[in-house]
Amino acid sequence: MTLPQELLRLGERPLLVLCDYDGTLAPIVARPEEAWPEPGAREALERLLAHPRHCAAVLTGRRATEVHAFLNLPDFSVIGLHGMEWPGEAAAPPDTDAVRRITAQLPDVPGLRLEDKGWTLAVHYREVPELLQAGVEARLAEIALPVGWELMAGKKVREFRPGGFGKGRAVQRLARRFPNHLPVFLGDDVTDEEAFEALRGEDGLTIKVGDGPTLAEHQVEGPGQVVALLERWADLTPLQ
Ligand SMILES: O=P(O)(O)OC[C@H]1O[C@H](O[C@H]2O[C@H](CO)[C@@H](O)[C@H](O)[C@H]2O)[C@H](O)[C@@H](O)[C@@H]1O
Repeated sequence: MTLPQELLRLGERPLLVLCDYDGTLAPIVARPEEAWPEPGAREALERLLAHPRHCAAVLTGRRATEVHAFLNLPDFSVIGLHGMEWPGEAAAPPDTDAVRRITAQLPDVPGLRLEDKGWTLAVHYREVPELLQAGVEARLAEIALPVGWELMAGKKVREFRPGGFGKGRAVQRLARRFPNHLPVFLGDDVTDEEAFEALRGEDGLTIKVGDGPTLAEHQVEGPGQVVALLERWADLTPLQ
């Protein structure tokens, strides 16, 4: 896939570059703790961070501390837990009772991995035998949710989280905080579709990473092409 030319020529307004982490800045790997950034991603983000006009942030389903550990850019803004966790803001206390009630209903299947993030619970089934995966998806969909909670689908993962958050709301909040910037969101997964939809209403630019159906206007191949775009944008001097 060649890079869409119009994405290389953004030059009018300063950019607000918002990136998802897994699948966008880092290739998808079997073990979440081994999701190191794509070569060049850290350096490109560092250049955007130092840029006099552009702004950038990572918007992830992970805890922000995990992404910081991968990127080692302490001053970079990371919004974690699908928009529940904001830099400099105390998150509401986690509902540990809800997480406990969901955990108690999980099926006992070999290879199922729990990622308890405190505020949300991700259940990974990438390492469950292939033949059992559809059954696991169905069992997870049957779990009785605590009031106000929702189930989100992702790449070989189902995540239980409180409602009222999400990347759509998060990109909207950021776009409105930087009204003179062109908001750009890059993401690869189902949860990123909320952000693509929200940015349509904010006159933003949306880029899906990888193939598959999407609400995004543009598509790129994978994290390697994301790095190429970030490098290019870090070189731009906006006209406005
Ligand atoms: O919003 P993101 O930054 O993309 O985070 C979404 C989830 O990413 C992680 O899981 C995914 O990536 C793993 C590593 O490549 C992969 O093993 C897993 O199958 C994927 O679903 C992370 O573990 C989750 O907590 C995030 O919500």
